[in-house]
Amino acid sequence: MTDTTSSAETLGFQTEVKQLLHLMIHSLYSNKEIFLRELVSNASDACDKLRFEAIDQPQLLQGDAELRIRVEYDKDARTVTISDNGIGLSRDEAIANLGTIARSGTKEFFSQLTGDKQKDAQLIGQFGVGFYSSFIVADKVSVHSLRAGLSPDQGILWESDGQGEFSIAASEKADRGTTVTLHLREGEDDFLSGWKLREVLRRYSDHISLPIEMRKEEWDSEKSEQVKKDEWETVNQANALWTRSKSEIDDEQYKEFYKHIAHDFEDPLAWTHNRVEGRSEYTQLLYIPKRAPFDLWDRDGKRGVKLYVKRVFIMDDAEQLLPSYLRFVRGVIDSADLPLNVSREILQESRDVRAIREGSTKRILSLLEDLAENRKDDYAVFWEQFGQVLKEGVGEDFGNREKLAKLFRFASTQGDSSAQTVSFDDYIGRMKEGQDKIYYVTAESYAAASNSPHLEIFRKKGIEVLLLSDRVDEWMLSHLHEVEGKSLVSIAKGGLDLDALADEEEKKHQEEVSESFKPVVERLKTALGEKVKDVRVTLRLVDSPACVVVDENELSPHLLRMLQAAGQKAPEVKPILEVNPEHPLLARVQKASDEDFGEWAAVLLDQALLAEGARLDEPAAFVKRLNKLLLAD
Ligand SMILES: Nc1ncnc2c1ncn2[C@@H]1O[C@H](COP(=O)(O)OP(=O)(O)OP(=O)(O)O)[C@@H](O)[C@H]1O
Repeated sequence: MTDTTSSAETLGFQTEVKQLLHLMIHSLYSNKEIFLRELVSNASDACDKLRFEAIDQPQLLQGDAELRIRVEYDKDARTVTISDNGIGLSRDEAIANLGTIARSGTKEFFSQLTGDKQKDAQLIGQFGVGFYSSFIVADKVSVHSLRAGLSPDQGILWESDGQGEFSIAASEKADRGTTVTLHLREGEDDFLSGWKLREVLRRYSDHISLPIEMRKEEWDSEKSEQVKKDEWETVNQANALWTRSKSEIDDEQYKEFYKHIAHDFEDPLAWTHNRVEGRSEYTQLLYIPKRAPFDLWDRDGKRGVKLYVKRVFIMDDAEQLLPSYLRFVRGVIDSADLPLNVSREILQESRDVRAIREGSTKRILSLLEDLAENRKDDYAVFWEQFGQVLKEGVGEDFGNREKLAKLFRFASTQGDSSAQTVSFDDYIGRMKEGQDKIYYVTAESYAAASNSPHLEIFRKKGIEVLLLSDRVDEWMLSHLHEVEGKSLVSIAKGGLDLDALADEEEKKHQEEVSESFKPVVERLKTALGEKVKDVRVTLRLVDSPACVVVDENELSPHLLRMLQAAGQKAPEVKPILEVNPEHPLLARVQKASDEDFGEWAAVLLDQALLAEGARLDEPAAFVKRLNKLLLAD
């Protein structure tokens, strides 16, 4: 025997682990049986990893190629044990994996906790509970493990009471793999029953493709109790769920499988399961989650689906199998064509992978179309969580642009809330007679967009305008110029051509006003000089005296500010000042003395910039001028 004490070491958990443990024990208590799902899930992952490593190093299997998971209980010792003959853990791996959380999004996760048990339980579930869930039912956990390829004396024993520290020691182990022993807390004796454990395993882990074995039990009428035999029996179906035909799988099984692969706590929103045959042969089981993960916007975050080749697990997060704008999709793709030793590099160039990516994208888009059409409430949930990611698609996936555009939803002047519910089809269906364009305005927030002075004439005429305020909108608009033959037009750019919507009388009136206002426009131009590109009369305003616009081909002020905030060099764009000749303030300006006119011009420009959302270069000068004019009679 190895001297276990000589290398025993006590180490502290990372602060986040301590926090997580504390939270989990207190928030997830009502859902305690999930520990079994988590430990079986880990055991199954460990077997998958071994099978994958053994493709190149068959000696790792050491004559024991029948991978399996075993669950046992011991009434006298009050323990439940989950063991596998998978990849195992070396000493370093145990310290790193069972003492820290090295996952992206950890910081965001902890910052979102509220102290409200129910809300936190949901957040923890989303974050992933994993191995640490053992401590919900156990006050001591031992992990005895031997990494595949190492000799028995390199086995390790990890132990902890979940309070803040764990110990790690050398401990001989004859066979490769991991045995997790839970010393149950008082009051958890429910789990010391073959019936109970089988029931939980069937409910949560039936889809696991490896056999989960338990000792056979028989009724002993003399003792009047169930008695365990030496023989093992398999308690789950033990075939990969996605290989079964759809008719053999019920919704609960689909949902449990999702929780297993996505490490999610909640049910998925929707899924699609297909076997594709033909030039390229593969099976796909893809899910849309209900909630965005913490790392959706994190560049290093997990993405993509699990890749299997002929049922052998190859890799997690195979990001090449789906475009990046579908990175929220979770699931499994099992290819019949790819070689077992496929690497990420090969995936990038493979024609088969391209076919899989196109096919899977098509499936997900159809699934979303179906949701949008037939399960509107679910689609609203989806859109709220993932709409911004989907919008990236118009730049990334040219071929599916029209399909994607149909799935988009926006806020608009038609409603009075920031909820994004209007589709392009809805908009087009409500277009006025003679209207051939889709109008929109972009701004930093919904409030800013819905208060834009540019909207005035549209409101007056009852023309709907889409109100765009997601960060990704400017990027989307730079790739999407028309939908169903109708061009997308910013109401804050260029000279608005509303002619088609004005009647003869209005047009005549407009021309007359513009003509008579020419001298004022010229004076404003001279007064403002280099600060503006141009000054002109506009008919787009109703209640505001002035607004600023940019030329059609120039970057919008909102986009410019975003670029600047991101530290990028943005070109200088001078605004065009448009004034409303019908506004009483302009009548005042018209009458101003030469001395005051310059001040009026500057105030008009500055307030138009403010209304548009800009920051003034000299805010104090603006206030000073305004006060001066307010006091003048
Ligand atoms: N039975 C096992 N055999 C080998 N390694 C294991 C086993 N159980 C856990 N591990 C290792 O410990 C790590 C941490 O497990 P844990 O369950 O906490 O998180 P996870 O499975 O990575 O993710 P999640 O929290 O989303 O479930 C695993 O990633 C794995 O490397």
